[in-house]
Amino acid sequence: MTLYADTGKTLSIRDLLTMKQAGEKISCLTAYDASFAALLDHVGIELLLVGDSLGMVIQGHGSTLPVTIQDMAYHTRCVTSARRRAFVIADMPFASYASPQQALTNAALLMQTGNAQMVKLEGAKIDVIEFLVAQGIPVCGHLGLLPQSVNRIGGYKVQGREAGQAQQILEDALVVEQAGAGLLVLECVPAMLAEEISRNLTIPVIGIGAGPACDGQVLVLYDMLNITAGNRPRFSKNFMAEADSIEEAVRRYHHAVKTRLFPAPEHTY
Ligand SMILES: Nc1nc(=O)c2c([nH]1)NC[C@@H]1CN(c3ccc(C(=O)N[C@@H](CCC(=O)O)C(=O)O)cc3)CN21
Ligand SMILES: CC(C)C(=O)C(=O)O
Ligand SMILES: [Mg+2]
Repeated sequence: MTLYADTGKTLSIRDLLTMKQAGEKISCLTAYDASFAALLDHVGIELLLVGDSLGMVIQGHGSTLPVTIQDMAYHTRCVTSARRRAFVIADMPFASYASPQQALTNAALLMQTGNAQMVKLEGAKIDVIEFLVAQGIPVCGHLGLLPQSVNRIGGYKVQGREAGQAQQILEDALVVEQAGAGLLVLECVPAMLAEEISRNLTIPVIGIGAGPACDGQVLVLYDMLNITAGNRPRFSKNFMAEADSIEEAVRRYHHAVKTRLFPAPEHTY
């Protein structure tokens, strides 16, 4: 019997930084409930992201915008109740971090009700990141394709193909790190840009559709289990294709990330 159930075995941000420095790839998947969280944790996935993609794959919306802070706190609680070792990050949903004070109120919900270890927010919101970090809240940045800005962008498209935009994303990555972020997710950018950013940052960079040079990889769980049929982005892979069970598919993903077999050129921009 341990008095403090949370202490001791859970990975920390320090452990993830050590993995980057050692050149060991970090594997991450989204998780939204206790059963999958337990399975992913058991297989050895280091990072569980309670993504606002749940608005699409759990709630059936066409975007992540309808997801509320209550939804995020609820699913984060479900995930943290079951994990033992994995580090848990929760997405700040759309319009929940417009000011530093609003961000603090909402991040506190994800940490106190959801028991998240870190919160993730989209864009180079430097004042918000600095404020949260100053309050003791670990922050994960998210650059490249920002799904919460889909209405401004006009679709889910690769970002940073043009030199000027690539330079902007690199500069944003540097200031996000400078503001105190402990991790960075890079979504849907050319592999060469992601490589340059991963090389120039001290903090681990987790890629999705960002090529093989990132320090880690993340996919939407339901895409790699092939239960988002027809809607799976090109950068994702169906790991059920050669597996006889969900656990085997997750094991194949974890192994493929660790051995740099995933992402392959066909998953890369
Ligand atoms: N199921 C699911 N998987 C995801 O990866 C995901 C979500 N939902 N919801 C939130 C965002 C939206 N994402 C998406 C969705 C579609 C594409 C997509 O279809 N991209 C095109 C590229 C188009 C281009 O070349 O510019 C592709 O063919 O992959 C990319 C990212 C990633 N995230
Ligand atoms: C795709 C990842 C990076 C995400 O933000 C989500 O699942 O919401
Ligand atoms: Mg998200």
